[in-house]
Amino acid sequence: MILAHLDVVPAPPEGWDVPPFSGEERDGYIYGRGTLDDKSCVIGVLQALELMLKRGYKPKRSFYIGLGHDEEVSGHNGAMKIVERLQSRGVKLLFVLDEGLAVLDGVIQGVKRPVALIGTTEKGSITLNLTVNQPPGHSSMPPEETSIGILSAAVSRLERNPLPNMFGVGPEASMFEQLAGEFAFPLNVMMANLWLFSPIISRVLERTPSSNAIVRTTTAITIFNAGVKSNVIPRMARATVNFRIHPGQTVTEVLDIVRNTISDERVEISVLNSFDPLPISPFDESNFGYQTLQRTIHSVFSAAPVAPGVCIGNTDSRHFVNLTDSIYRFSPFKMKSEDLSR
Ligand SMILES: CCCCCCCC/C=C\CCCCCCCC(=O)NCC(=O)O
Repeated sequence: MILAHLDVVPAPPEGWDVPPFSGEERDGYIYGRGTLDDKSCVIGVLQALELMLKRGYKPKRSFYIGLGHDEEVSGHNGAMKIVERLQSRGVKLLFVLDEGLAVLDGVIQGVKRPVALIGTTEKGSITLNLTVNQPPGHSSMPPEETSIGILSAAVSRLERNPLPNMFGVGPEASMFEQLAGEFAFPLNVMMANLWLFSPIISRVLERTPSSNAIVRTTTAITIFNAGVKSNVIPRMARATVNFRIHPGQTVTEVLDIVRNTISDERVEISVLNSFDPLPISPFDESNFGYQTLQRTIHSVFSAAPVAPGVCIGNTDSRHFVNLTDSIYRFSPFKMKSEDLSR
């Protein structure tokens, strides 16, 4: 089964080089909200189908295409409904392919050639609301601590105390072992001997946001709200924090660490949504899905070695775990380091 999704995250008008929904082409790139995530996959699938139909292609086995419309808000009415329908028909899938990792060109420090990473698992996630309620008042007679001050201190503690570096505990180590030959000396020797060098490598990886995301559960403060008037001390301050959970940890473990880090009973912690990291899909030589994908990637991006990786973002494919044990996350395009912030 091949998945992609049509929806995009909101596009506030400011900060764009071109209008976000123009789909304008400039210097060989298409600009607009969702070009990478995930219109390119949608269009790729549809164009491939059109071409196959035109050529009268007869596939050897049947396959499904699933195009969701609400992946960015958890896929409740898209991917989850597709799964319900397939389950009601007793369908089992050989493998699922969804968006995810890509051909990384210059993204992994020390690797010169582009490398294709197939996401064989994806991180878990937990989103928390942190709320502080304190008596409101007039700004002319402020108390020692306000709801805003207490909440700011709590989120600051979370930022200053990241969750532990878990490099070596999860499947990301297999990626470096498989790519060891792509690094120059002495990194090639270090990557091939992680049993000895993982403490050093883990410290290097945590210096850059994209590689830090693969060695630990990340903490991102994404919404912060309080106050309506400059001379009024508000009763309530609220922040939303999203954690992406490393495959070596669980929702429960992360929640325990967060409670200990905040360590302030005035900060009420409520869970908005959560799920554990996804199971690791097989990537051995006998696995049909992984090998098919690897062969196809080789035929399109000939120079790119292929390795399994951890998908740091979440995808609709996570809803398919009861239909198959083989879920792969790969978007068929090249990604350079400057593209990561796009
Ligand atoms: C050693 C360095 C490894 C760096 C790995 C970083 C590679 C980044 C490549 C692709 C980004 C992954 C995006 C996955 C799709 C995310 C889809 C999405 O936005 N889903 C919603 C969500 O996660 O909130």
